[in-house]
Amino acid sequence: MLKTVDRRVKPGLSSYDDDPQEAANSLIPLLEEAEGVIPEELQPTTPIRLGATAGLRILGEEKSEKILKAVRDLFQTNSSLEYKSEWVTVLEGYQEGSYLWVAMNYLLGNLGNKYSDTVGVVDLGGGSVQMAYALSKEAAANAPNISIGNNPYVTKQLLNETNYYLYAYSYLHYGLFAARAEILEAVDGPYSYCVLGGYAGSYKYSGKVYNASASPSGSSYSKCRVEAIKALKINEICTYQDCTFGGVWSGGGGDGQKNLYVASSFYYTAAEVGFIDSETPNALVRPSDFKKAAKIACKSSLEEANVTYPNVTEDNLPYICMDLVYEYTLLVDGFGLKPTQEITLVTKVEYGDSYVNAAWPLGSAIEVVSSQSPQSPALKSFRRLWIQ
Ligand SMILES: Nc1nc2c(ncn2[C@@H]2O[C@H](COP(=O)(O)OP(=O)(O)OP(=O)(O)O)[C@@H](O)[C@H]2O)c(=O)[nH]1
Ligand SMILES: [Ca+2]
Repeated sequence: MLKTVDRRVKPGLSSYDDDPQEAANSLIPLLEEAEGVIPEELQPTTPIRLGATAGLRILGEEKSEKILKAVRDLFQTNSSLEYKSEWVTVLEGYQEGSYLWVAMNYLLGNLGNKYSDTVGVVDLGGGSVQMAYALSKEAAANAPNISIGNNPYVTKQLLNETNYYLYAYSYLHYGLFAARAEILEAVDGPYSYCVLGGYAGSYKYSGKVYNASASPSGSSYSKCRVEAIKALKINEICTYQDCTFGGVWSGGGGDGQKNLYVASSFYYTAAEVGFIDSETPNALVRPSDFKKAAKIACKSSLEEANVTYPNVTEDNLPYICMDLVYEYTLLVDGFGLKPTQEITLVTKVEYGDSYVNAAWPLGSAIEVVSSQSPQSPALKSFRRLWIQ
């Protein structure tokens, strides 16, 4: 049984942008927890890897490299696990999307099925949003080679003795928190119709401060939709047969995308606003549910929202209209889903007698374990440590 330790510490590495040592030290509880579940004798042959994602990509090369160097030093000096410097990296966006696809289909028992019997994934992070799904061999043969940012659109993966042609793309700056900055930055004029009435603050993201004053008449669903569509650059020129947004190739859709599992912030917002039960680890919804919830939220003042949404944290509350409108716009105008298409919001998947976090590190662990030689002790223990 592949055992992974899945724990989180907040805030993420990118929050320590001016203090690399603090960033590395923030991982110590994770390191200790992981070493606590791996038998002593297996620790020298159990690889430890760190994958940074959009938060560090947005921070830029210089600051992120300083943080990664501090993490490498920590792993080298304070850990008894197998360490290589190249295992501490900023993941490529397409890797982050592909790893979640592998993790989700592994947990659902789909690896080995034909491509049309796998699920597609959407992962709304803080800094980026990823989409990944399997293509037919023919569709893959006609894929554009390289995407904007020099990542491949399609990679070939051999999983459970089955070849998959995996479309994966990561939209940097379109994770939930980064998108708020995009929307606020794209606003003409002194306020945003996406911010709840009564809020006159500012929004901080990745070291920058944005004016987040609400309009005197408060937020408006229809006007916020206009702002979100503008921020998504929906009408960017498309040089392919079919694009999602920002001129990105859509992958062409198909049977590998018909069943979509939608993770991270999509789930958190729906659970905290209450249109899904936060006790259930996954729920069948439609994009139109985000629209319905957005219309209610965008009619609220900050004061009213404080009462209506007890599970939304204070720092997220002024943006609850914005987040719901953005999530609906991303699904329908961005990814081209029908408002009535059923999708599965997911945070965990039942696997054996437990629930496992549906997150990309498991996909990367599967890649490492399947690349190990059959004799490797780490493979025998199947114990993996992954810190995201
Ligand atoms: N509302 C809410 N947000 C959460 C929760 N857990 C994590 N988040 C936030 O949701 C965002 C997306 O989650 P993750 O994908 O884990 O975040 P991340 O990996 O730092 O984001 P990227 O680097 O863009 O991938 C993060 O910015 C988290 O701060 C939660 O329980 N509720
Ligand atoms: Ca993430």
